[in-house]
Order: sequence, then C-alpha cells, then structure tokens
Amino acid sequence: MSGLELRGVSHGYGAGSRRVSVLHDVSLCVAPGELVALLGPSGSGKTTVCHLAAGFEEPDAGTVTVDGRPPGPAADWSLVAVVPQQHGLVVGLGVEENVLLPTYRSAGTAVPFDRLADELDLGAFAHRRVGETSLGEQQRVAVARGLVLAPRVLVLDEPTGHQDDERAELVTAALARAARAGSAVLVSSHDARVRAVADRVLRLEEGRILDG
Ligand SMILES: Nc1ncnc2c1ncn2[C@@H]1O[C@H](COP(=O)(O)OP(=O)(O)OP(=O)(O)O)[C@@H](O)[C@H]1O
Repeated sequence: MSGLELRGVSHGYGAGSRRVSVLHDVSLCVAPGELVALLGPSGSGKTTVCHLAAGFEEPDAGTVTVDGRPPGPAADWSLVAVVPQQHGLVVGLGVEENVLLPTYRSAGTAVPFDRLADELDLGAFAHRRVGETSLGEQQRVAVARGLVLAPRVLVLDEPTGHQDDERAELVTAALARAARAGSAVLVSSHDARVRAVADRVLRLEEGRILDG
C-alpha cells in the first residue's frame, strides 16, 4: 500500500509496571491524494499517532509504513514531512532558512520559497529570524517547511491552532492543494475548517479509532 498506513498499532509511555497504554490496535490509512482529518478529545492519542507516523517513535506493536516502508527516525522529508504541534523550528535561523531546511538533506525538488510565502502570507516577516515572529507566524512557517518538498506523506498536528480565520483558510487551502497534487495528508485537528476540506474524518477516543 502506498501512502501512510498504520496496522494494529499499540503504543504507550513509561517503563515497566509504570508503562501506560495510549493507543490500542489502531489501524488507519491515508492514500496518496487524500486529506484525512483525525479528530478526538484532548489526551485521546492524536499526537502519539502523528509521532508514530512521522517515525519520531516506533510502535510497541503493529506496523507503521510510508509507501510500504517504516518511516525511520531521520526520514527524508520528501517521503514524510511533519508539522509538530510545537512547530520544531530553529528560532535563531531566518524564516526562509527554516522553510528550506528539509531541502539540505534531500535530493527532492523544492517548491520555490516565494510561492510558499505568498500562499501562506509569510511575506511581511520573511526577512526576520523565527525568534522574532509570533506563534501564528511560526506555525505558518512550519506548514511551509512541511510543504517545501511536496512530500509523499504530510503529517500535521493542530496546524491551525494559532491562526485567525483568514490565515486558517490559507493553511487549509494549502493542505487541500497538497493532497490534490498527490500527497497523503493526515491532519490532527479540532478545527471545523479542517474538517470542511477533509476527504475523510477519523475519530480517536481513548486510543481507539471509532470509525473510518
Ligand atoms: N511522553 C509521555 N509520557 C507519558 N505520557 C504521555 C506522554 N505523551 C503523551 N502522554 C499521554 O498519552 C495520552 C495521549 O497523549 P497525546 O498527546 O497523544 O493526546 P492528544 O489527543 O494529542 O491530546 P491533545 O489534543 O491534548 O494534544 C495522554 O494521556 C497523555 O497524557
């Protein structure tokens, strides 16, 4: 199966008798060209799913694959790119440098920075260091960095959480375009505007997928 696939995934945190199970037998897939929204209450395990999909962690049981292979801890971002909840930007570097970081270790073709800056309204602060920008601006920089290599799989954790209505529309439009261009896009979100552009909605409750 190409795209993103989680099969029978269980996962937890802690060690020994203190280990707490968070995900229970989770299976989901996101096909190339599809945008899937992952909804669920706080603590239901959405971020854990995103981290496993990104290869930040390996599941206790089950498999995670991107185009049929485990994503690995240092995946090429043309294969799987991530927008973490806390953005993961390098605050001492400039906006453009942050957006282009994935291109330094990938042979993939980059989307021009100016196009991403235009689509995500980065222009007014594109010349600044990330540490000199607002949280909402940083979030859009992280989205641009996720899009820069037109990845096979794009995983985003609450990517509109710091946006006003107008900018949230820019973000969701950019994600919908990425899916139309062939990326498999998984978005963890509570935002109705994300649901509105999703091809499918999955619900996670207490670490289990309810439907989809
Ligand atoms: N590093 C960790 N160590 C121990 N427990 C953790 C850790 N990370 C998450 N958890 C627990 O795992 C569960 C799922 O957390 P997760 O962050 O995946 O949920 P979420 O659905 O993304 O929540 P939110 O919507 O609040 O961001 C929660 O009960 C959380 O307390």
